[in-house]
Amino acid sequence: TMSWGYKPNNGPQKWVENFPIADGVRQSPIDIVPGQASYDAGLKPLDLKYDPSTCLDILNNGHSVQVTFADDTDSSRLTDGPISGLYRLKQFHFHWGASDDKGSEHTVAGTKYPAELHLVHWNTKYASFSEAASKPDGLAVVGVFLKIGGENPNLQKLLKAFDTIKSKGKQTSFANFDPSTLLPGCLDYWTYDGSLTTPPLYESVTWIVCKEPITASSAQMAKFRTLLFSADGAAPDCMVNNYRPPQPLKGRTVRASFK
Ligand SMILES: CCOC(=O)CCc1ccc(S(N)(=O)=O)cc1
Ligand SMILES: [Zn+2]
Repeated sequence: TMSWGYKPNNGPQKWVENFPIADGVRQSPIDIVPGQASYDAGLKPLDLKYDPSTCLDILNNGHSVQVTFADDTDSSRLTDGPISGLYRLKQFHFHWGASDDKGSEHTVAGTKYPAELHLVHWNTKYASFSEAASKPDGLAVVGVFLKIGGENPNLQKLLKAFDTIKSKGKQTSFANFDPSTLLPGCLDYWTYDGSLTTPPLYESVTWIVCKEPITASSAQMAKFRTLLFSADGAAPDCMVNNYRPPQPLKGRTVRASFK
């Protein structure tokens, strides 16, 4: 049997067949409507501290490009913001389109960005990422939109590794990368209770979506599109449009950390 993907025969409209929570009450992504978000003065600023020496490798997992971190200590972590306690960074990855007019998972008043970065953190009240991944307060994912602009030199370090991980299952060592170089200058955010945006779609994510995008050049976006969903030797299948569309809000409130 074919595993899940982003094509008409295995994509987001079909996921509910094997993952019924796809029709759940707190699914992600969503369309964020700024005028309907509630400013919450009690929300703290995000406190993100990352240690570049925890960066391990970069991987094509057949769905996205992912950079994985050592999470056996608290040295790369998220605290404050909308969360309680301390969440460790496990990995970051991206979602993007076949063209610059689409690719993000969250949208802002219907606007799609060309890509979206997800920094995935797990709650250290649990013993591991895997244990946390299915708990209602298990994960916190920081989302950062990419918009087309000048070349982003920090993104360039990642893109240089893409030629060696073109196909599914390829990975290579990737050291001393500081993910905070991919954060926008302003860390104003929207937050809401949601889910993983890919199977298993667990409703375990406190979403923290930054209002300010970072930039990537159109050429840098084109580099993402040279990656393949397919494994070495299989018919080449371009890794593009690896995004789930917005899901029903189902009564949830989106809070804003800013006025
Ligand atoms: C333990 C099994 O669960 C996993 O491996 C989930 C991996 C996973 C992590 C993050 C996301 S996202 N796009 O919502 O940031 C999706 C899937
Ligand atoms: Zn993601």
